[in-house]
Amino acid sequence: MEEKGTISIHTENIFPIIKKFLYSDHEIFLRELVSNAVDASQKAKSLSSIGELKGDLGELKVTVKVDKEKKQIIISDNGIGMTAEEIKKYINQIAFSGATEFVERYKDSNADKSQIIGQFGLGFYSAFMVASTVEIDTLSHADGAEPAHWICDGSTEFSITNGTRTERGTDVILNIAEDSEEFLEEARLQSILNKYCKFLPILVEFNGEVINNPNPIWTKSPSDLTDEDYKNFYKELYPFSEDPLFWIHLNVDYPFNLTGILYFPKVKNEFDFQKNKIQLYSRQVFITDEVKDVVPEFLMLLHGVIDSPDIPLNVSRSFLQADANVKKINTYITRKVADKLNEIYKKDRTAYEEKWNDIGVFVKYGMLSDDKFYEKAKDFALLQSTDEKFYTLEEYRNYVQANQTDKDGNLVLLYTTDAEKQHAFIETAKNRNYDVVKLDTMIDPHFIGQLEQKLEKTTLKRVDADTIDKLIQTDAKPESVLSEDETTRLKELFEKAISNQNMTVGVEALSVDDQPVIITLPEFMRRMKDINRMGGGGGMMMMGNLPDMYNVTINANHPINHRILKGDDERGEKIAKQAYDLALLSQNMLSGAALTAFVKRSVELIDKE
Ligand SMILES: Nc1ncnc2c1ncn2[C@@H]1O[C@H](COP(=O)(O)OP(=O)(O)OP(=O)(O)O)[C@@H](O)[C@H]1O
Repeated sequence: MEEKGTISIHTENIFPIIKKFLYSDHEIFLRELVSNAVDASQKAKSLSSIGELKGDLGELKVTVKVDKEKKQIIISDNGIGMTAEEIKKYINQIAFSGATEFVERYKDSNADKSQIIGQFGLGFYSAFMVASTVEIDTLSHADGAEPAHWICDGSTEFSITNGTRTERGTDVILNIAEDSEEFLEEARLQSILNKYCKFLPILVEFNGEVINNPNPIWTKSPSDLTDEDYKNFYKELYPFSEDPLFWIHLNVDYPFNLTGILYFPKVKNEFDFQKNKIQLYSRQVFITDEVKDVVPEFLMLLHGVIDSPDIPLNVSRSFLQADANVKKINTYITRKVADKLNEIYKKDRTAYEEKWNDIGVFVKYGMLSDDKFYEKAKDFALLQSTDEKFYTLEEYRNYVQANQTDKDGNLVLLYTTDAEKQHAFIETAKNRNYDVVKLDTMIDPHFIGQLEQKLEKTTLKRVDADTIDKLIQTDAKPESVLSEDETTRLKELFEKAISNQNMTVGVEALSVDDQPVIITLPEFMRRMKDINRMGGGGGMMMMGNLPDMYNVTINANHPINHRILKGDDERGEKIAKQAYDLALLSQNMLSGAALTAFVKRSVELIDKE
């Protein structure tokens, strides 16, 4: 047996659901109704341009008024208006969009339809989220049209009567429900209008004042704009902020439609980053500032606006993620940003270097999160040496190649995370004619890992991760002047003096110019801890809880260590302790009782001289 049929929907049951759950945010009603009014005005403009709307078009304007006494909000326009027939068709039939029909009907004419906002035929009903009854007072532009009045209390029943309106256009009158009286506050309305309607293409007036800029610069051609225009617009979006570093004007119409301006903000410090600063618009109507799926994660730190009618708006997040247009938009934005950075780098290297401290984090973040971006950015990502010089990755490798290749043919890049604290180690490296780069931002531990993966036969080592001869192992190694017995005795003396199981003591033949005692935290150990601290690492979680295990290297060739061996054990141990404390001190690792004891011992030693 087979039976086919149509599932029936009881409007009485569905209607309250639409009203309640269509939009999570009740304030959206104003955006929807003002957008409808703007649509009606745009349609009037289009029809007038093809001669279908006779007479004077006048100044097109949407007015929002609030009447606290009557508990009403009134949205008025002088757009195309509606006949009673049209109200029945467009308003009474939910999900039948007059906007779609308009675009369909005039698709072959020259009338401009690109500006029509509506598409679902649902927006009007958002009025019932805040109003107990809604009225429409309207007069169509059509020749001989009669004014019409529609009223509905949110049930499925309505009534249409003759209206009183004498001028073309529509008033939508909301009789605000008791639980929504907050919307009768002028300040509240003002802020909603500011949020959603600030750049609508038709003038919007509230309390006698125009609240919008109908021609925001992202709708204009870049060739008509000056740097000042871009900066002023930035100020309009984010009052009180510093000038942006630079900007990118987005403009595509195939395979999707998108315009906008993205700004690189000036970032004072790493904690200053503010996400959710990009505003998403659809045909100049503000939609959201949560652009997470539209903009690649690493570009969320940018500021500005993106306007695209091709981003699905009234649908769920998961749909947004799967949307093909959204993916294309993502790729496009990434490419544009890479191209812009490359352009600035090529055009004015000095200016680019000056900006590096502000943009470096974006670039590194991008290289880490997007392989395509890495491929482009590897040519303009910079390394800054401790001498304040900038190099591209390629330039830097060439620069240090001859000096810093170890005996196995690996290139060792030395870096510091804190040029002040690691000063002694940097000096030692420089004495060997090695170079040290600064990698001191929060993203650098990850960036270092990436460079090692991507760059051939290259490792990066923090300058204080070991003694310099071990960091870059060459064949030329200083000989030890100590006998085996002397080496063992020296090691024992130091172990006794230090007596700390987190310190692994070893005697090494270093240069006479190196320090007598050097304390280092092995690269692997430190990296694991760094990554752990930043919340990554997964299975390496354990590492975070381990105490730091340091290596203490005793320089077999340093005269002080020879003096330690000469005297009796007690004196030797005392000098050993002193030398060890000095090494701790040079790394800011001496404090509390240990520091007090050191100072006391120093005074005694000087006294004896
Ligand atoms: N102020 C108005 N002037 C003239 N016609 C209007 C006005 N407001 C609504 N309409 C008509 O009613 C139709 C339905 O409006 P509604 O807001 O429900 O849907 P929409 O604007 O087509 O799409 P969306 O759901 O995306 O807003 C509109 O398409 C339009 O034809």
